[in-house]
Amino acid sequence: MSFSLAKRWCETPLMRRVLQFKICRRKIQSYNNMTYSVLRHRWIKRLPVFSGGFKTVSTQIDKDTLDLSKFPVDRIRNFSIIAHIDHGKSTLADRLLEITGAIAKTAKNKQVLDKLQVERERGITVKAQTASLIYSHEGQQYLLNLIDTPVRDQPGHVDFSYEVSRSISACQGVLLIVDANQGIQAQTVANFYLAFEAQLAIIPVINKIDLKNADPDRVEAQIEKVFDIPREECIRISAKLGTNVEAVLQAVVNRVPRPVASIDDPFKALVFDSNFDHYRGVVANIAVLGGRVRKGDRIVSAHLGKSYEVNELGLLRPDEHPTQKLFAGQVGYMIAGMKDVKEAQIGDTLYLQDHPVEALPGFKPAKAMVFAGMYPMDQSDYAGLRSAIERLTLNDSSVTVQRDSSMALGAGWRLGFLGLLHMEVFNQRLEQEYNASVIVTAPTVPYKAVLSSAKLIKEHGREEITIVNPAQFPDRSVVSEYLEPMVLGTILAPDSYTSKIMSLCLTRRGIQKNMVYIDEQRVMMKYLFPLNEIVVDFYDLLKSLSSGYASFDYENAGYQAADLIKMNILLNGQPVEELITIVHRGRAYSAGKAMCERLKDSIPRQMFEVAVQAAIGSKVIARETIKAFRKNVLAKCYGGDITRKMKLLKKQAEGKKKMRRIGNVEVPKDAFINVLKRKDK
Ligand SMILES: Nc1nc2c(ncn2[C@@H]2O[C@H](COP(=O)(O)OP(=O)(O)OP(=O)(O)O)[C@@H](O)[C@H]2O)c(=O)[nH]1
Repeated sequence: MSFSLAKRWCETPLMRRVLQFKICRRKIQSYNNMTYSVLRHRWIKRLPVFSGGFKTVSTQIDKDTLDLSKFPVDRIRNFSIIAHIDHGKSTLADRLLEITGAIAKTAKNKQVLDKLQVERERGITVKAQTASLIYSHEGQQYLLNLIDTPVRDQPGHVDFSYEVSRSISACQGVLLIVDANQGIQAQTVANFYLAFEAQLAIIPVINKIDLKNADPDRVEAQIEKVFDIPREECIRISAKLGTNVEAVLQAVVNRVPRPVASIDDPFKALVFDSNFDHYRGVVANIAVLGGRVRKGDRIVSAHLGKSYEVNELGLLRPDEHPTQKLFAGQVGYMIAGMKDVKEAQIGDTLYLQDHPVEALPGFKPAKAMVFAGMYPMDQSDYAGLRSAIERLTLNDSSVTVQRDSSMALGAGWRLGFLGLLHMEVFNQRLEQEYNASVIVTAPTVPYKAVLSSAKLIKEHGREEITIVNPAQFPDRSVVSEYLEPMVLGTILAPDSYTSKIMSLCLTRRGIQKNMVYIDEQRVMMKYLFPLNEIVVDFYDLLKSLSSGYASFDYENAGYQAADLIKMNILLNGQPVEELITIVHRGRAYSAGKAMCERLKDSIPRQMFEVAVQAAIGSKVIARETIKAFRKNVLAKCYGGDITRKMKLLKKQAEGKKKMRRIGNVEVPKDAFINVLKRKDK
């Protein structure tokens, strides 16, 4: 075809539309990776002619969600998905988003709600995300707010449970996902009780029915037995294949109650998540429990009593979709010039400046349960690490930071976390997002001491003090009682492992509280443990002795009096502050022995003998010896007189004595890390 002919042909109205269509489609495909909001602003707005033809959701959103009067409170449902790790929470969320058109069906859209790199890598959800879905049911449109909850990957009810419980408190119902093959696991139980205590509608969903070994009948029986939910209420699905997922949406509409919120009440909102954006400040996720809020309104946070002007409001689908107002029953985000996430703490209440309301009950600032020292690998990186920690804590108000320093590791910080998983995730984010390399010391739990010395009570201004650094553990002589944090652990495992698990629990000072069979083969055990005994490696040991079949979770169970002692580690008689640990008297010997053994393996041999000792007060309870390098001073001495040999050996011994006396034991940094990282097994 000649150029002029082609040009003329292209100018026909039909062909122009065909060409435009092709260009649009290519552009849309190339933009598929972008977030919805970028897509919407940059491209979709320019497609008035073809937008109806594409199966994108953007135009639907404009029409539907902006017209908020379309969703009176009785057509709003707030729900959450809770599950044990890997039971398919994110996969189901993806399917729900697809079915309701919030995201397009592409392979790249896997786990849309998991935004952080660490979340995608670990396959866990750390920060709660939210998505408002529009679903048509029996000729009516419903606004379904899916409030994502952070999950407990490893046991650590305390880790993210506060966030889970606040996310849950913004909902009226939950989908409790159980794997059709694995059945109920420890985190299923823990999550169920969170929802149950919050009096939410619980919809049991049995996922992965497509698996060869799926046994949904058995799982239904377990659900009936453990949770007392009739088996008829279970919905069997395959989130991966999309089988029966529509039934889940219908159940949300039919079984989850509408939010108890009235547009006529004064504005009241619950902050259930918040994060820090370097350009816009704090972005708070809120559930509006009454009235309405507009852009430009002045709001007050009940916890701090500070007032702010609302700069931006919107829905999350799951990307931000700005709107002018948010109404009672809706869930969305708010930007109001807050500069620190501590100003929008999870669980706080917001209200209009001139219309104060009573704060929602149950707000408590998150409490750190695991403390560890954090030091830069190289002291020259101190400033860089400080700014990385500052930036990360801007986004995570539950991390506490205190400056600390150590002879061996230099200047650093003592950080408090909600749990070990929280600490690991924080550490991983430091490395991945800020390229920081850090030394993390052994985690310790917050002990308490009831002081008996009047002088100390006056100094501290109270009788009971919390100890987060073992080096500051007060002496027995000034204390009337030590207290340690306790947890109630739930273990689920096949019954063939019961005896092994029971003996492990016994070695960790566990006290059995309950034991029931959830079906013919699986046992559920409840144990009261000191947190310190399970915080580091209990779960790993449990997994390995049960060939990976046991699951474990725990929840806080307050403090209990304990016979605690401070154990010092001495290197050639010198106490090493970084290695001080607090142990139970009954476990002191084994802990001291294990620590000395590990130090022996980690400290290189020196020119003199090194005594590694564990001591309680002045009493040495364990000892290992690192043998000296022995230079053969007799090598050149063939035969000859014995007195000559003795003279040479004596001279060598004297030299070593001098070195030991004056020389300080050189402990390499990684030896500290190795010893500090792991507690005794
Ligand atoms: N065969 C099969 N596999 C599934 C199904 N649903 C999820 N999976 C797979 O199970 C694994 C875990 O699924 P996720 O959705 O990441 O699990 P999760 O519960 O969200 O995990 P967290 O993000 O830690 O909460 C993935 O490999 C999924 O592909 C299903 O219905 N059938």
